[in-house]
Amino acid sequence: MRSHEAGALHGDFGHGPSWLRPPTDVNDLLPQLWASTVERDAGGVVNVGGISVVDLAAEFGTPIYVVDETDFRERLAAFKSAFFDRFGQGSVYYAGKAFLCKAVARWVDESGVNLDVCTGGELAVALAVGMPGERLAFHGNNKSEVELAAALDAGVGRIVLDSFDEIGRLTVLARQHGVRPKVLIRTKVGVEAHTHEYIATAHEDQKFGLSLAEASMAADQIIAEGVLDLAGLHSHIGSQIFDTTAFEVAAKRVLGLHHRIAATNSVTLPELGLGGGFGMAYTTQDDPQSPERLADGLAKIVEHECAAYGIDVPHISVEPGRAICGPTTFTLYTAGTIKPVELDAGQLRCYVSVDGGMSDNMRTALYNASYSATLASRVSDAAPVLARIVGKHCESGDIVVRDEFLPGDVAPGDLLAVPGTGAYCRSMASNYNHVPRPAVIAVADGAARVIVRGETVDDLLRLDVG
Ligand SMILES: Cc1ncc(COP(=O)(O)O)c(C=O)c1O
Ligand SMILES: N[C@@H](CCCC[NH3+])C(=O)O
Repeated sequence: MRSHEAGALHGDFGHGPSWLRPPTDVNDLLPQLWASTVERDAGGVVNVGGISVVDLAAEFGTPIYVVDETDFRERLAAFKSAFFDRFGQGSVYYAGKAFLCKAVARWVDESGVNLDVCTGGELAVALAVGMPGERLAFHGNNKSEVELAAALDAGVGRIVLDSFDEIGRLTVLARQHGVRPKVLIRTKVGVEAHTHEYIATAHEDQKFGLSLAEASMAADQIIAEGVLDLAGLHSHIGSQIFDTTAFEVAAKRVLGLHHRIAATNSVTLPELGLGGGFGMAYTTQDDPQSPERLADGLAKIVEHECAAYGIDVPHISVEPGRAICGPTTFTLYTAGTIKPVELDAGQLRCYVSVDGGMSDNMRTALYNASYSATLASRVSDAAPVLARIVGKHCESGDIVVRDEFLPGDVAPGDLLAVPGTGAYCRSMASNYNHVPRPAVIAVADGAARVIVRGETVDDLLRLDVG
């Protein structure tokens, strides 16, 4: 076993997945993995929105989530223009589950994009910034009566029904409130999207939505009762999807039902929700489509299917989460313990421990997700070593970045940045091991501000009422 000698790692750090090649320049920031204002300054320090990560770490500490506000607003605008052009006003709902706080809700509101919420908590964030209820869609497989009543009080524009139980609950509440809310029925179209099992949502054996046969009965029931205003069907097939064929099959199936409902009830449903799930780039292996290409692709699919059924194209809406917020953010960590570990073949893996971990990014442990990383506080011409970035939790699966090449002189105190952490990292963060959840810092035009305060151990102790 060779040791970590004199500040530089030596030995054979050659292992890694077959796609991961030692970079020609380990200091390069590949533009497809970073938010638009991220660059290295003349001194080699990573900057975002004109502020260096060294200054951010000095002011706010680490770990922190750093959001490039300019990039976030640009992505909202790009989805809006691509989809509003093809599908009309209001056709994009930002999926708040990916990351939502008041600042983000304001950016969404100001952009003109609508918002998809899936709990009373997310609904409360939207209402707290004055987002009009009409511009909200409310999802969820187990919305409580309290949540449904709050949605009715707020005049939520679309309630997406997920079960017969919920149809019953909402029907009673709508009568009590004297309102006729617009609803969509979430279908599971039996498509196996090429994604991780836990983030695929349209196969039969999972909790979301109604099968096409059930959705058909549900539609007949809602139309016959007339208490709820059935605006359309909805399908969401999963997350981190790159392959449009899955959307094609889903659209074909759900439009088949849309057509049948029109034929049997003489009611043409005006809308169709196609969900979100558009993939983003976590590593060089991911090649996401631009919003324009996505919008074009979906438009062609829907127009083709509608023509085949001889029906008008309904008003299409989509709910991108990850593709908007994911690339906007990196997590900034400080490196601590550095440990070369000998592997079976005599090769070495350099374990770099950081001051966060699976509590601020559980996606690697939960989905075997891949991330990349860079040494952010300086550049280095030391030979690259294959590194694994791990957290500080008492768990060997506490891995943030499974495989990445870092300069061989990576050392305690260095700042490391992990891009692509804007989606489902802060929103799924935990307090495992009583680790406080990090702050979220928004940076734009040379100014940085806290948009979600970081927790402290005192916050956690205050919850613990003994
Ligand atoms: C109904 C619904 N809409 C939208 C999304 C957003 O997905 P993504 O963040 O992958 O775009 C999800 C999450 O998978 C979802 O369940
Ligand atoms: N949380 C998941 C995706 C689920 C999205 C919501 N249905 C992720 O991190 O990828």
